Amino acid sequence: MPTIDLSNITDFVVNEGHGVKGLSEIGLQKLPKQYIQPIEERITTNTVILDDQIPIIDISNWDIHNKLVCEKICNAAEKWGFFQIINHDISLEVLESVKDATYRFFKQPAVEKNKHSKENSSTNNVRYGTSFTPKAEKALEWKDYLSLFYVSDEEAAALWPCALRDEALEFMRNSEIVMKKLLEALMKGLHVKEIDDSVLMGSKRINVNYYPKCPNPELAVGVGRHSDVSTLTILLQDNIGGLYVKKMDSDMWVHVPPIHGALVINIGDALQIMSNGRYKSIEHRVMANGNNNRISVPIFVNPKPTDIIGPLKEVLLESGEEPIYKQVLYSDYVKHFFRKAHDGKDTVDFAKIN
Ligand SMILES: COc1cc(/C=C/C(=O)SCCNC(=O)CCNC(=O)[C@H](O)C(C)(C)COP(=O)(O)OP(=O)(O)OC[C@H]2O[C@@H](n3cnc4c(N)ncnc43)[C@H](O)[C@@H]2OP(=O)(O)O)ccc1O
Ligand SMILES: O=C(O)CCC(=O)C(=O)O
Ligand SMILES: [Fe+2]
Repeated sequence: MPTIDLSNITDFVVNEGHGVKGLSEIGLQKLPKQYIQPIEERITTNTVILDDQIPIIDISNWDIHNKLVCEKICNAAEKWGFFQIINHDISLEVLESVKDATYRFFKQPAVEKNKHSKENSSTNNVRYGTSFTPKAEKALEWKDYLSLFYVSDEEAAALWPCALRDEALEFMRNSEIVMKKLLEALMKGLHVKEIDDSVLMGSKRINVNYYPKCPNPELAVGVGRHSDVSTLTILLQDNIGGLYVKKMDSDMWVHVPPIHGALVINIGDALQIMSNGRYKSIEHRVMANGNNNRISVPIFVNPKPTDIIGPLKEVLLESGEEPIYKQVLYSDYVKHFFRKAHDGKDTVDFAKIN
């Protein structure tokens, strides 16, 4: 076990690449002050609704002509921005393998993982880090991550860490079919008949998140409240729990209970913008856990960085609405997201017509 100078926790966690996993494994009894969240950002039981939850949609044997399933998906996207899918055809073996590979990556020594930090990585497409954007945050988040931007199988073979490369690619390949079907249903709900797949899913990013056991979970957050900047996100979580979703038009949160074999789907800002606000990109956050380590694996399906996104013309024609969002270059939108801390301000306001 390394001995660390507690006066320089940020250096140990962020710069030396030990992450919060390294901190947790030292056996700290008390949460360092850098991780203490302001009261309004902590997750407390009095803001949690216990008798409600996001829809669970069975998509077994489903195709685009199955009106009922399409309606359930579109309704969930409008009312919750979040749902879980079960019986989706991605095998348990693929899901278990990517979880095992996530543990394998994070188990490596800090020097190995830190080869992929922003400072050391030879590419922007592979990034190991901790918290969200440590330089901009007032309080750090209790989470380490590896983020992999997909360009091609060849690039992944050359650049992605071998501890999890094959399993991450396999999970991405399998989820592609599910994503296509979900987007097809969502476009049908908007009366959009023809749309180039690449506008909706031209780029993909897979993250693996590690939330170690935390000494004072009530004072910390795993991930602060945010909405994703993707078109859609497909998230695999383990059996620990801790993901909370904001209930629409309220200040209350609902827990997303882990369901063995299920995947959590959420609408991201890009689809909220393209649907002119009909589908909702909802705030969510992750609670730190005092007893267990937790992992999750989101795949963010996005437009291409070079795409200009805005409300789709079919949506405006069909509804007769005025656009509430302007046309934005997707990479400008994403850079705005990554440069600010999770501060509770809607990222999507960046694209709003004033
Ligand atoms: C990490 O914890 C997270 C992550 C999330 C993620 C939620 C999502 O919805 S991710 C989906 C993101 N969309 C894409 O990946 C779309 C395509 N990609 C791009 O458009 C570009 O790759 C880019 C992200 C805009 C980066 O473009 P580039 O021109 O190379 O610009 P940079 O200068 O490298 O980056 C700008 C700025 O962002 C920071 N940053 C970039 N990538 C990441 C990353 N993967 N993780 C963290 N931060 C990143 C980068 O450091 C720059 O900041 P500076 O301060 O250094 O200027 C949700 C919740 C989480 O907790
Ligand atoms: O870990 C989770 O359950 C959610 C993570 C998340 O929201 C994200 O990475 O964008
Ligand atoms: Fe998220």
